[in-house]
Amino acid sequence: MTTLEVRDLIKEFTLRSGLRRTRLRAVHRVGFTLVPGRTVALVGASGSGKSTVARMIARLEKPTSGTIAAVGPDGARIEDRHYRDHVQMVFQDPFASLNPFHSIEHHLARPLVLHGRAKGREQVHEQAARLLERVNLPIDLIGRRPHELSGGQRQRVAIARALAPGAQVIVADEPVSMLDVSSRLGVLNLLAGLQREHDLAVLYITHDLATARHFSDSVLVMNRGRIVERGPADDVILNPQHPYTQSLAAAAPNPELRGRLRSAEPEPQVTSDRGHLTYDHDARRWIDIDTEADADAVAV
Ligand SMILES: Nc1ncnc2c1ncn2[C@@H]1O[C@H](COP(=O)(O)OP(=O)(O)OP(=O)(O)O)[C@@H](O)[C@H]1O
Repeated sequence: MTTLEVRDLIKEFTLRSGLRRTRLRAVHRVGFTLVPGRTVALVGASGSGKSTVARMIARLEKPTSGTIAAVGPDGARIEDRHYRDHVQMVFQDPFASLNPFHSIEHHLARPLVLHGRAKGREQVHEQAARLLERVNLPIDLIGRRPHELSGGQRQRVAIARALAPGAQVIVADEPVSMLDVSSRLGVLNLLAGLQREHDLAVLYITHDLATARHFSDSVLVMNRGRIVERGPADDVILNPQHPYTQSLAAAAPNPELRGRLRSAEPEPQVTSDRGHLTYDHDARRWIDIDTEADADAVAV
């Protein structure tokens, strides 16, 4: 299984205003490791540098200095040309990340072929169908185009596409912030289920402390480009030590979380801000209290 090692990452942007040039340090000496079977949440307010870290991991931006390395089980660094076989992204906007002119099958076939996971029409079709199954989408969506799908369904296709190369490290940058409230928990539960099933290493980037706590093992808190606090999710979010984390928690829109912060006593189950859902910590899933159905079934 693959591990992702991020060391001493710095990113500076040059800002030009007329003849003046200034340097903005968006990321300052950030380091962490993603390991199989664990989800790390990267939280922080808008502008703290989270997406810049994600974009560097996705190789869409070059670090000013520092390293990002995918490391195989033998401890050897994975070669650059194979990096994307191992590390994949799920972006915030499922509308922008899928091409409106291509079918769902095309979106899945491309990475399958490019990364050598399937050959020939039949095998590609079969694997694409299997990917749809893995993200709980009906197979008959395979010939549809993105505009025929809901936002939640599109994000599931984006997750299937990230899994297509056989990636073991998934970076999800605000994967549900653009979705209807009703689809969010379903998509987060799907990611959590896939993470467990395939022992994935996941970086979950969000400004939402409640879901960071529920869907992650540990949390990194970022402010002005720096990691200011890190630790197990419950410790960091229920008992924040750094004033910045305390201010983020105090501003959390979820009254349950704010109440919990005051009492700082974790309970095995908590009611989410949607009222009728509850989080089962042992199963690591949201459940509808009235029907006891998995939130995946009620919130797709
Ligand atoms: N290409 C760029 N050129 C110049 N400045 C940039 C660029 N990309 C990001 N920045 C700046 O870097 C800082 C960090 O931005 P970043 O998007 O990483 O923050 P963020 O925490 O992801 O915020 P959000 O949650 O709003 O996406 C911000 O001040 C932003 O304006």
